[in-house]
Amino acid sequence: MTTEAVISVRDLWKVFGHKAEQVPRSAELSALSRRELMDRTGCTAAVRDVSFDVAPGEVFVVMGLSGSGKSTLVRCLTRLIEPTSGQVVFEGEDILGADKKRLRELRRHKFSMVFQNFGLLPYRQVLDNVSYGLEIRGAGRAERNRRAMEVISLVGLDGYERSYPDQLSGGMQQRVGLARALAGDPDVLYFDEPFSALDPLIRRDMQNEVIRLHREVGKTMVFITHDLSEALKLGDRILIMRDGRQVQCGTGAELVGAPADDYVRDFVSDVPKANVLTLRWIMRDRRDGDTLDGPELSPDVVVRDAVRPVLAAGKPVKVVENGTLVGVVTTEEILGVTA
Ligand SMILES: Nc1ncnc2c1ncn2[C@@H]1O[C@H](COP(=O)(O)OP(=O)(O)OP(=O)(O)O)[C@@H](O)[C@H]1O
Repeated sequence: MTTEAVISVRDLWKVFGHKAEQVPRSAELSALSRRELMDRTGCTAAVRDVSFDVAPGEVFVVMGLSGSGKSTLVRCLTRLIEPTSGQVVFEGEDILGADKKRLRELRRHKFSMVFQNFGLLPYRQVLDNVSYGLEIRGAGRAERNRRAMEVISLVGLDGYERSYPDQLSGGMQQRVGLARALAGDPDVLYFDEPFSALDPLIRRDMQNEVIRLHREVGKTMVFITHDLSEALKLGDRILIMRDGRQVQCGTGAELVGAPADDYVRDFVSDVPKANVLTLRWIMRDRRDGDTLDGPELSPDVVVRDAVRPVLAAGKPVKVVENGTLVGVVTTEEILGVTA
């Protein structure tokens, strides 16, 4: 996976404090809990030995409670924060070795960030906020206005290009933030809790907006949230962090179906399983006596969508992948998840 990953993170540490560099190097110090490390050295280990890959076009969510290290981790990926040790390989290039000039190029052309507080310039109209990055790159006015209008339209803000940020609602301001991030056609979009400050209904709209945009533009996205339902809704895969460490990285179904430990189990305990698990997770082996002349479904069908066909069949439903029978599902397995 490493060669084709867009982002490949290995053994990444970020320690704040005077003796920061010593911590990852010392087996003794790196094994301490955050609290113990703070007491012994005065250092905070915000990110501890994290490794993962992000695939092209993936929506990769980093989730954890406040203080778990999400923001620090994602800021290390663009070097807004300097990692203490480890590797961050972006499209095959170790960006921890990039000099200032290269870093500036990467930030202008390859990544964009969307922040919780929108980060808009208050004295610039929407059009000029969106085209700001293009202006810095040196694009001419006609070219940057053309591109800005294109992305303003993409995020549903047609007609607002001459408005100022304070004339717009929070949701609309965040759409401007999204348009600005898309304007430079980056390879990766980083979202740092972009919707946390929005009302629940607007927040839901914006989540749907991200899903729609992802479908339309297919960009790789790294999305931070502390909200599990947001993570499950948006993420192809989710990395769960706790006290700076990664606890589990997997699809929503993997987190719910096979939690790595009690912490994750507890975290996902309220998730409606039928909405997340697929038939792969609940199917059983075929048994002698199963009548297999009924309908068939793919193992990737979500249980919720299989309830009707399975109950209607009144006999075992075949679960078939690439022409091969991989299991069967009956009312019993369905009820085991939905009841
Ligand atoms: N500049 C800093 N100096 C010292 N400690 C820091 C610094 N930035 C973050 N920390 C500490 O690192 C830990 C992780 O913080 P971080 O902001 O990454 O967590 P988070 O999961 O993003 O939390 P939140 O959702 O509240 O932003 C926290 O204990 C925090 O206090």
